[in-house]
Amino acid sequence: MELQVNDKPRLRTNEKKYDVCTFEFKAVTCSSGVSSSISQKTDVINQIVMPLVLLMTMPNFVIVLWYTVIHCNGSYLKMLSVFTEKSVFSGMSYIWSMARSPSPVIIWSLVLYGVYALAMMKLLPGQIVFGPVTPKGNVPVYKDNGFLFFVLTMILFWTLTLLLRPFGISPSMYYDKFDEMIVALNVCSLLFCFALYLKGKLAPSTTDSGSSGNIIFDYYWGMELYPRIFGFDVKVFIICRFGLMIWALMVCIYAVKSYELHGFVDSIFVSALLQIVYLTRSFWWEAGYLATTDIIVDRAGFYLCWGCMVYVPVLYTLVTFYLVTHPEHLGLPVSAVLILAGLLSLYINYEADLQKQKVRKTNGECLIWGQKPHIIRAKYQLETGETKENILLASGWWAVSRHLHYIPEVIITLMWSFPARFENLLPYSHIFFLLILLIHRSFRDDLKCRQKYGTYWRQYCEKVRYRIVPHLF
Ligand SMILES: NC(=O)C1=CN([C@@H]2O[C@H](COP(=O)(O)OP(=O)(O)OC[C@H]3O[C@@H](n4cnc5c(N)ncnc54)[C@H](OP(=O)(O)O)[C@@H]3O)[C@@H](O)[C@H]2O)C=CC1
Ligand SMILES: CC(C)CCC[C@@H](C)[C@H]1CC[C@H]2C3=CC=C4C[C@@H](O)CC[C@]4(C)[C@H]3CC[C@]12C
Repeated sequence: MELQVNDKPRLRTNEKKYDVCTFEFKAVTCSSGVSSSISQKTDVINQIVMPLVLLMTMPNFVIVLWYTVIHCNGSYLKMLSVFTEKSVFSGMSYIWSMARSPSPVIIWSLVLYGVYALAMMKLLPGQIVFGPVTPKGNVPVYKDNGFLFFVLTMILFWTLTLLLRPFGISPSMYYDKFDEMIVALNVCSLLFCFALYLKGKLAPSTTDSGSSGNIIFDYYWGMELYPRIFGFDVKVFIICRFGLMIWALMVCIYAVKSYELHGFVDSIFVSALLQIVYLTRSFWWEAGYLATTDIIVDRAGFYLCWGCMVYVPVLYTLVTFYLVTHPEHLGLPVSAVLILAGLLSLYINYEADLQKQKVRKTNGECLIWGQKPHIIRAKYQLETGETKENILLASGWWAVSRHLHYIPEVIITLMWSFPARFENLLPYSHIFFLLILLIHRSFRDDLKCRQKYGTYWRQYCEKVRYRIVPHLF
């Protein structure tokens, strides 16, 4: 998707400091007072300690995951012995020494993939869609061609795989060289985040940018909400065209590798199938994704960019990577239950996303589960002082809990992880981190909405009392 914004920066970003807790919107009817009640201590933890911890640990964590699968047979206990026998520091340098530097084939593959994905963003046809108005009053414009890109890339992948097979060339080499890929992606993404930091400081693309006044947080969180480089929207490229597409391709690559080693195995088939269906839905819904937290709140920094260039390709594909060396025979009944439960969860998650979209698109003039929906017309203010209105839906899934759709998200992830059975904890790493991410996200989103909509949000919370799990949380 291509982004254009209807404004040009009036200020150099380093002249403008923003408060990282306010999300830059104002409620019209009341001020929640939340940001003022957040103690300085919490600010230091959120803006310095946590970013530093994540910056230092996460790039190491992904190589530890690779090492655990390849050298410890998927056992965290065995991997931990490296650290108990040596110190943490020498254990870590030992693990890094086991990973190879990227070979030319890996570097060229990544470069060519990047060029291809960028070219397709411009060349593939797509409808023009508008993103939500930003706190500075800009309206992002996108070209909705993500689904076409996904289908085209999948067709190209399988065609090349079949055509090159007689010549002994197989995509499974990317499984064998995954350590090289992790090293290359880590280095590229850390440098890229630095380039984004400099760009945000020196040449921001839009007025939705600025510094928090803290260099660590600026690198971690990013400076710009909608950076563009040579006309390309960085966030859409990194999240959707890189992170999600590499996730899909890696899952297919692992399935090919497993087929070469063991022939057809139902466990990897079930896991891969559910992930590919999930990703097909994600690309289909790409225009809807543009109204979510990642796009409207989160800036382009380490969190999103390293996250989608490294964390997603490694952690989100981990269970399939593990299944290559741990084939399991599930049998038809278990496979069918996992697939059906996964598809049902995906449908509920999708329906919840659609309900929210539909009610806003029709200005409340629609039916939700066959009935006229309960809606709250919530007013809020842009930084420019202009007053706007959004509909908060309090019917359908949005009446059950405020983030009910996170439950099916977790269930489908469980359904594609269960094929690994229970010999090791490692295949459940993704679900563990997803739970933390979603719980943290539910608090973050509630805070954002409370600050944006004030009493209107409180009205919604009174009607829909539970955050995620009805009667529990
Ligand atoms: N696999 C993964 O790693 C993850 C997947 N996801 C998935 O991505 C999708 C998007 O999730 P996410 O961005 O977290 O959140 P939501 O789709 O819940 O979007 C949050 C925004 O929706 C608006 N909103 C909130 N409540 C209502 C309501 N009652 N009626 C109307 N609008 C409302 C608010 O934005 P506004 O300012 O417009 O009012 C809020 O900020 C989900 O399907 C989720 O499961 C999410 C996180 C991680
Ligand atoms: C630095 C890390 C500790 C954390 C990085 C987190 C990000 C990589 C992820 C945060 C939110 C994630 C996503 C949100 C919603 C999505 C829609 C869904 O349809 C597909 C997946 C995804 C794009 C997902 C991808 C990873 C995150 C951006």
